[in-house]
Amino acid sequence: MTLSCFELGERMLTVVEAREALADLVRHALPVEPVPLAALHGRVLAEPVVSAIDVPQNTNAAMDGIALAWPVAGEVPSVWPVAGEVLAGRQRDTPLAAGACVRITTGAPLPPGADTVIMREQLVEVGDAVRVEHPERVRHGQHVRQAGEDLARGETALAAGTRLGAAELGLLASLGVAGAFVHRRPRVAVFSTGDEVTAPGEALPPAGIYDANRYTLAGLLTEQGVEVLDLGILPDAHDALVVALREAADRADLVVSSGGVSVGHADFTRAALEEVGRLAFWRIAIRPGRPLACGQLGARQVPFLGLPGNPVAVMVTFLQFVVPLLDRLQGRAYRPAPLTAVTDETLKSRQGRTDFLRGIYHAGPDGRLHVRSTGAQGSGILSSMVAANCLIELTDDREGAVPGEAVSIHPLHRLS
Ligand SMILES: Nc1nc2c(c(=O)[nH]1)N[C@H]1C(S)=C(S)[C@@H](COP(=O)(O)OP(=O)(O)OC[C@H]3O[C@@H](n4cnc5c(N)ncnc54)[C@H](O)[C@@H]3O)O[C@H]1N2
Ligand code: MOO
Repeated sequence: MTLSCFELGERMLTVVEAREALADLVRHALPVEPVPLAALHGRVLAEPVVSAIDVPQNTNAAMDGIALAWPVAGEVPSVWPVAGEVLAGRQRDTPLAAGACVRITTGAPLPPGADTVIMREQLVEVGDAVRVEHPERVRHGQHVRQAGEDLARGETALAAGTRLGAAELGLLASLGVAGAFVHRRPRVAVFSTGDEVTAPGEALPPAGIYDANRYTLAGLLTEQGVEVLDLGILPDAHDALVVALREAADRADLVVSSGGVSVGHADFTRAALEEVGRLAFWRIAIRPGRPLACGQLGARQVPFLGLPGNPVAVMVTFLQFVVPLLDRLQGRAYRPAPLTAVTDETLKSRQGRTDFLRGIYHAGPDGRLHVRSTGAQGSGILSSMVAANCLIELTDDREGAVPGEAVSIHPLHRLS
């Protein structure tokens, strides 16, 4: 096996180098399965969806009113005899006689010959006819939705690799698609390590700390549409650890842990991981999140990522390194979508290292996005993460930023 992942040694890696090397851990996307429309939310398309119909199917009225063939030249009549009625769900095949109109409701197909719709509010009833109040305001072709204007038959509606959200589900349904081929949902095992780490609900020992990371990770994974296998807090007992890791390697597509990865960290976790798989310990030029372990576990060579223990480092390294692996497992490209904002304050970072600061961005009166940090940036301080709506990325080529300078921000997808 020529995994660059294991050959990078002790050198400090850039974020991009680390991400590229980690990609080797996932060789194949997960298998493809057919899933019914109602269960597709959050899933990733394994193949493109091509429209089998025109959407809309017919050229139809966008307003309740009358449909008629508007004379392109010559005298425009203001009174139009009503020759019939077309309701939504019905169709009139008889062509419209010149100078006549039909009553029509929104969504009903235009009869042959008709090309223009006038809304009811602009009409006055005169016996079996209607009078158009301001014929000079009518535009030829107005209030008509053309067949296929949303999607034409044979057109690719959604590309392979698309994650299906609310809009995509509506689009699939509008094509009459009752199900699609998607990648199996990734199954990700998570566990916490560390003697001090205590489960919420238990009494906190004098030197203890409550287990924040497993819940943060489960939340982040759920947001990514992943099935979470919670392995709990693994004990510092070699044999129990090996059993838990073997089980994870059997059942999961990816194993993610937190804690116990810093340089010289001599603990049971590392020994057990090395017994179950092949591991590399890295230092990455990123803050927070410098130490990281990676490798493969068990006979199935399940990718493993050991994130650092500090809670904010967990969130930042998840977004930088776990999300791209989840994308690969689901056959899609990693697509970070940073925005540009003007910093309102001095931001500190160091050249040669990518810094992620917790920030708050907002639209300024100048029409541009502005950002400031949420304050204390220690990598254990979760309250400044809770206050943040973005991460500010200061890449390794820059030394901080001064007020007025443009910086990259990554909006955080927060429930609100
Ligand atoms: N000599 C060095 N020491 C450290 C380095 C280094 O490069 N050289 N890096 C520092 C950085 S940066 C980080 S980040 C941490 C990462 O260390 P570990 O991954 O080994 O993590 P731990 O030591 O286990 O924990 C760090 C910190 O986080 C707390 N923690 C751990 N797990 C949880 C959890 N599930 N929920 C909440 N908090 C957790 C733990 O109590 C520690 O306070 O190493 C530095 N040291
Ligand atoms: O990389 Mo460690 O991230 O922050 O404290």
